[in-house]
Amino acid sequence: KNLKTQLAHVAFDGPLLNASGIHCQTADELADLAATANLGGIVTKSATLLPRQGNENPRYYDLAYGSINSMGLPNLGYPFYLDYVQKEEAKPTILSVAGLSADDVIEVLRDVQNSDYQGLTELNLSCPNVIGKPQTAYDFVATRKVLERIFEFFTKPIGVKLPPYFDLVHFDQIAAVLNDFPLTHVNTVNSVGNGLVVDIEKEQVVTKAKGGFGGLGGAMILPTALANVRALRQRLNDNIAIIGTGGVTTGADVFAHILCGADMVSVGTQVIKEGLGVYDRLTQELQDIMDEKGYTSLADFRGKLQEL
Ligand SMILES: O=C(O)c1[nH]c(=O)[nH]c(=O)c1I
Repeated sequence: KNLKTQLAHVAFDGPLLNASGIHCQTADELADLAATANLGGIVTKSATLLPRQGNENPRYYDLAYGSINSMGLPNLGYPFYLDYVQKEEAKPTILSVAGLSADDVIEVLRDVQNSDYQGLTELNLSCPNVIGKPQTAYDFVATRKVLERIFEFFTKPIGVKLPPYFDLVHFDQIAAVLNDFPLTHVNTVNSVGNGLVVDIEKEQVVTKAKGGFGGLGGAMILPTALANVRALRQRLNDNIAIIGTGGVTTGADVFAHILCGADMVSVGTQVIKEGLGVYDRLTQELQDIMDEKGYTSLADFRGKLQEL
């Protein structure tokens, strides 16, 4: 079965990635990913100019139907990840970058541009959990401005991580911005921002920062994730690839993301629930579905969701 896929100049043996933030913050976690079968590539935790502790605990809470997180962008600082991705040989990598300001982002990306790194980069425009900071990609003017500044000097392959949108006009507006830039890919969706989980036993919220408001992931966000993959595939230039992220718990969900147009698929919450063995299960389930339907490659069904 041919599960190979391509993102810009980078060939992946399979379509599955870890969602940025999941098991990808430390050297040990990244080494685990490098050794994980059926994981096509590695995405780093979003890296900032300076190291960050992140928000106070509790900052992650598991639910039957998904998860809520308010991590607060904890990371070792971009030099660690930029060094790591230049040394990683086992699997292709995507260096995720975030910033507390556009200036911070520019400073980090200048170093990436001037480094020997030849892999993929992804600008996270959608972290919902940094206290006092907006999800940049909900501001279409600010998004255009930061991309204009980046492409004045950045010539390496770069994509963006988007928050979920919930209005067809917003899909039109973000696509109109992104189509003006030579992006390699869009990664959609980040967590559904600022949800709230309530423990009625204790009559309390379940995460500490921001009064318990946090990003939602897992099974409950699958329909939102599929809608964003589909809507952006319908609107983005063909040369902008799509990484579908959000709500994947089965091979059928991977199939659905690809049917909606995803070139690759990330798995987040389910890795925390099930461990890195989840990639074996999802790959087997996807191959079984492809067998049943007589498909021999992902291109056989990618983007071919039918309307009624
Ligand atoms: O709280 C986080 O660290 C975080 N959490 C998310 O759910 N998405 C993000 O992009 C980030 I940077």
